[in-house]
Amino acid sequence: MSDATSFSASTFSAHAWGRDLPTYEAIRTMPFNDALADGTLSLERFRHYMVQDAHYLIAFGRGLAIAAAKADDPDGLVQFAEAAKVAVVVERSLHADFFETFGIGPEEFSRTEMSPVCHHYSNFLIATAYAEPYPVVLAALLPCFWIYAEIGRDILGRAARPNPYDAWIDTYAGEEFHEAVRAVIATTDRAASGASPDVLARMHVAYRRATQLEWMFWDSAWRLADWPV
Ligand SMILES: Cc1ncc(CO)c(N)n1
Repeated sequence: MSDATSFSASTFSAHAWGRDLPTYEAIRTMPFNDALADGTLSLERFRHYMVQDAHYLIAFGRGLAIAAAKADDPDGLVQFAEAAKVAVVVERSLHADFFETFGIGPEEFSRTEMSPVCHHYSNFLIATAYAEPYPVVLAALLPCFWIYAEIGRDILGRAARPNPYDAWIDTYAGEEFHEAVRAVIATTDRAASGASPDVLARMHVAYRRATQLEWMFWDSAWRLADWPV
């Protein structure tokens, strides 16, 4: 684990990370991430991933904006409003930089709908954000940050360089992203520390579901998944 995961053992984040370690390990060793690290990931698979991620980031941004609106203090409001903005900035940089580099035109993007998994994950985040109390919303959003920070650093540590996917690796392994992730972990732990046992249990369910959907998102790109009918 990298420094994004330095927490004290009694926190929500420590429990959640420990409980879902097998799923994290499954993500870390997925063929998609192995191939990304050694630079052999096919362009077709990375393109599928990027187009779906552009769709996803808008939904993630909306979920974050709802978290901002539900924040129980002004610091949380600023933290998640800023994170919502960054999600859209990253989505735009996919279009301006990655789509250019990897040859995806605006027509191709506009005719590619969300895949089943992207649709499920996006709707899970937005539904949870609208329906659940603030601590549960944060628990649903946390894996999106934390898993990417860990996977980014893990891939950086074993990546063949130069690598066609260096810009992606550097975004998620970079200190700027990790600083934001540590702050989200801290806010989630603070929200959990005041939560009732029922809300705490729902936090774990939401965290687990998002972690599973992270695995499914990469798997979907690996399989070039589309709607069956
Ligand atoms: C699917 C997914 N989860 C998390 C992130 C990082 O925020 C991302 N870009 N895409």
